[in-house]
Amino acid sequence: MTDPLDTPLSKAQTLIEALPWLTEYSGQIMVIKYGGNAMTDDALKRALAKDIVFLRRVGVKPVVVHGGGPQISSMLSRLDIESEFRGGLRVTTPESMEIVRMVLVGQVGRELVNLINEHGPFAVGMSGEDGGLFTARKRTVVVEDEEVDLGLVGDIDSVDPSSLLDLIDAGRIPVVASVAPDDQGQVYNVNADTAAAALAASIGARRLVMLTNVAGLYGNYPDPDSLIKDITAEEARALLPTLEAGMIPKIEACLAAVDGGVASATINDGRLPHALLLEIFTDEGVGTMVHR
Ligand SMILES: Nc1ncnc2c1ncn2[C@@H]1O[C@H](COP(=O)(O)OP(=O)(O)O)[C@@H](O)[C@H]1O
Ligand SMILES: CC(=O)N[C@@H](CCC(=O)OP(=O)(O)O)C(=O)O
Repeated sequence: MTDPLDTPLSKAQTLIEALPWLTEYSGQIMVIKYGGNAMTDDALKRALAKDIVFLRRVGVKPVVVHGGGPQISSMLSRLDIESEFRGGLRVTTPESMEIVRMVLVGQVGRELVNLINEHGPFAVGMSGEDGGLFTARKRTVVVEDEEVDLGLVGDIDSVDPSSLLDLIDAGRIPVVASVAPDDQGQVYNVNADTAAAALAASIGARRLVMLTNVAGLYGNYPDPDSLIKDITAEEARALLPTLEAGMIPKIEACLAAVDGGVASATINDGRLPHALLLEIFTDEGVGTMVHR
């Protein structure tokens, strides 16, 4: 039997549904945060690379900020170094900082650059160290009312996007790793959600899309019926104290982006092939949208 969604007419309808969004987003910067948990297999990574090149080809200006938490943990464990997280952030010693930088910049970033560049010479990898993109300052977290020292974990102190904007103006797709130096040259491990939000706000991005390994934000995690499709910044702020682990930096980042002028930040399931295109170019979207 023919799939009712696979007729020439339904294909045309899908394309036509994208028309208002193509018009709205043409010429706009979009920051796509690609979480390490969503990099589950090669086919998915290739599908995402295609989506990003699709955006670029229809006149959107994509910027990729990638994570790589599970990839860092796996390299640390190969080296017999344990991973410890507090408040969703990795406790980072000088020794593990070397591994964080090596894996994010030298492994995960390189792989994404190469996958995008199978479609043309678009992607250029950079870290917060390149062109003075980010400066960092030491960050602590409060866990159960106590301030916890996380070692070399940083927050973004300032963003100088000039080198990244030069790349965009030249038609390139920056692929950014979230390590950043302080003003003394000490390099810090910055959560990739945090870096993506700071960057999105500083370059006036229209949207921030966070690709992760859940369908979105659950009001009552992991109850599948509690998926939230749409939430205001105020409502999300109220939910923050009830959230756990990785969702804390993610919602904080959505709020930082929206407070910083980005019209909306979404959390999407990066395990769903082409989640990025479905989020951007369909009326319904597919994840959780945080907006003003
Ligand atoms: N309320 C919630 N809704 C959705 N996910 C949640 C929630 N609370 C905690 N989580 C966890 O947050 C994880 C996503 O964060 P994280 O693992 O840091 O992803 P990434 O590597 O993509 O940044 C989910 O896999 C889920 O286990
Ligand atoms: C401070 C801190 O936790 N940094 C993260 C940086 C990578 C990251 O954020 O990766 P995901 O997006 O895949 O989680 C880490 O070391 O795991």
